[in-house]
Amino acid sequence: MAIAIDIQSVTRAYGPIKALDGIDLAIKAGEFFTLLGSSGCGKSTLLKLIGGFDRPTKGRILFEGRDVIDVPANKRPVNTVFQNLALFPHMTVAENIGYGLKLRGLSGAALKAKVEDALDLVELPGFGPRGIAMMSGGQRQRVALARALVMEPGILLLDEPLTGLDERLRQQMRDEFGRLHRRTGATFILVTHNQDEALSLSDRMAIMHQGRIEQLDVPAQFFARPANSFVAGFVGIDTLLKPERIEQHSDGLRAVIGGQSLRLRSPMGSLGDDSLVAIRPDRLRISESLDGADLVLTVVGTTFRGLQTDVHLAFADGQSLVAVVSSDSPSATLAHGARVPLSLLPDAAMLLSGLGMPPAA
Ligand SMILES: Nc1ncnc2c1ncn2[C@@H]1O[C@H](COP(=O)(O)OP(=O)(O)OP(=O)(O)O)[C@@H](O)[C@H]1O
Repeated sequence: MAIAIDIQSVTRAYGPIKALDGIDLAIKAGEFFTLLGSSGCGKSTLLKLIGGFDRPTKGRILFEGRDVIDVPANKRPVNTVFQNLALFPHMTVAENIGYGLKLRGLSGAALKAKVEDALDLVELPGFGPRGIAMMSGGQRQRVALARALVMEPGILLLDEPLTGLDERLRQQMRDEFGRLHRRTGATFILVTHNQDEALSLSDRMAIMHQGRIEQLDVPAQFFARPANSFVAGFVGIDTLLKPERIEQHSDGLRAVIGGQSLRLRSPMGSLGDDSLVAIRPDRLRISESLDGADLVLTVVGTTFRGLQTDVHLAFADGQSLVAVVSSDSPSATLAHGARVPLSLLPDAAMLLSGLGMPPAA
């Protein structure tokens, strides 16, 4: 796939604060790309630079090989759907959607046809004459989307477009983004702090932290090969244990935690003294007997979560992990203090460099 947007060594500083700190990123034409990160990580700043609403302090931004730093926002092949929508409240739905096309000189039947196509695309046929004030929150989101799509941009920027919607609408709109992406073939760049949104929609995504990209990958790789403890925590692998020591055995690395030894998947890159052992909850099994168990831990609590129950299990040193079991299994009602044998599926435990944990969402 051709590279649509090439971001080279981009830094954006506000005085001493580096909102972006040496970002290198190539976004492919036609892909659904997501910038994921918690508040203040720099994702909106990066989107603004791509849209042409701001300039980098250092570095270059190329669109299809052409430097666009001096190209103003309205001359870029980009449309943006902002979090705060910025619809004109005194105009009808159709006037809002047709506004940009009118500025381009379109009028009459041609304008009307384009607006109607856009309304069909976001599944609001016939809503053109309605006032914006008469539309629900989710319908307004779709109008904002239609207004951007009607311009047929090669690149669509979506800045937290689902914030403020209830769960049902979020899911509906999320499906809509996926469908529109397939139908339009445009490059979509989504900014979000919601990992479900990112995972379900993205061809590739970048997790950002303090102005840097911690990992850039296809979604599945963030679970299979998280780059560090920050990334692991961000995608929900939130059991991170501090090992007493790491030992090299003939069959690979092992970590010693609370006096027990765990087999580790070989780590990526170099690791320091701050390395942590991440445990994937989906790769733990509570086993039938103590014979042949990889670990024996003590139940310190259970949390009912509907179809599944979290069983909290502690090591002798007080560190704990979570095993997820079906709520109708006997393990879901294990008594506090029970000794539980666990088996670890391959790659259940991995050694990661310790960047700490992300703040709670
Ligand atoms: N105009 C500005 N002046 C000074 N600092 C700024 C400005 N804009 C952003 N920053 C700082 O740059 C950093 C990144 O901000 P940015 O808005 O890109 O974060 P974000 O990841 O989009 O966060 P959020 O999800 O809260 O919008 C923050 O520390 C922020 O305080």
